Amino acid sequence: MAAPTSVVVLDRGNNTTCTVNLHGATVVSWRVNNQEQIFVSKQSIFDGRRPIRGGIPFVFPQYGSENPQIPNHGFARVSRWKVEKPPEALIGGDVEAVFSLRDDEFIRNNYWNYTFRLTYRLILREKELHFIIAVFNPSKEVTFKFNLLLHTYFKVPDVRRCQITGLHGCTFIDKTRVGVFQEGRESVTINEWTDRIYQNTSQEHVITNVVSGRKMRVQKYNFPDTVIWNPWSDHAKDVSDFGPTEYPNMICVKSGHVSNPVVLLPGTAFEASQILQVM
Ligand SMILES: O=P(O)(O)OC[C@H]1O[C@@H](O)[C@H](O)[C@@H](O)[C@@H]1O
Repeated sequence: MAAPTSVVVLDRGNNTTCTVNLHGATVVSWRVNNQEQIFVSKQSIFDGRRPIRGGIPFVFPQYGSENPQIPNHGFARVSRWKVEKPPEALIGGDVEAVFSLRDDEFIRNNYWNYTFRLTYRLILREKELHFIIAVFNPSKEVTFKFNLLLHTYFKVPDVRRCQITGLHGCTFIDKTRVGVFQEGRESVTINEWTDRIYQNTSQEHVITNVVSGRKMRVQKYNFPDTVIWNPWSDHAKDVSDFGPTEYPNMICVKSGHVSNPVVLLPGTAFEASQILQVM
């Protein structure tokens, strides 16, 4: 029997909270003045085994399924993380919590035979959520490679009304058509099944018409790629734990390091971060 899932809540007051499920250290809720910003499918199954459908799954060490020994989108989103530092108020009222994942015998024997340390620091501010990630390779001899991505599902009233900036001129790998193309639009809208890895994107994206008609700013550091995904009606049925009519209410805009792997030499660390801000 898999361990039941449990959550950690960062509470900044004023109905501003962030809830993290230790299964995958998945952010499953981010409320700003009681307004939920994150989509989680009504059909998501919280059994401590399957990935959570929605929220912000932590994709590591692979994006997709290139290595069949590792689960699709990696094992981090289906591993139980540790609370390294429980939620604590910082000077000024922001709240910080730190989560961690290390290799263990199960991970080394079944998925990935490397020694690693992952830390995931979250800071909840008035209208912002900060994500600070570090991957450390403690080995003295062995180099490893990985992909990392924050698979963010934003909650939106109608995905067709959202526009995404910061992609103009970027090349993208289109998984729906197979090929590499270049984005000609100043702002991108979605009106069909979309599954694209945009490369070398701007450090900042703005998504319009998220909840309450507001804008969401995404700032990212050391995440060269941005993946845009919505399965639409035609592919919703191929996605496990996802309702057939839920696709208009979510948009995935994901910061990641996926089109090229990170190569981490012994004794070194990789750091990346993301800031989400309700504008
Ligand atoms: O069902 P999963 O493993 O969570 O994956 C969902 C989707 O994740 C996206 O990142 C991929 O681009 C899609 O191709 C995939 O369908």
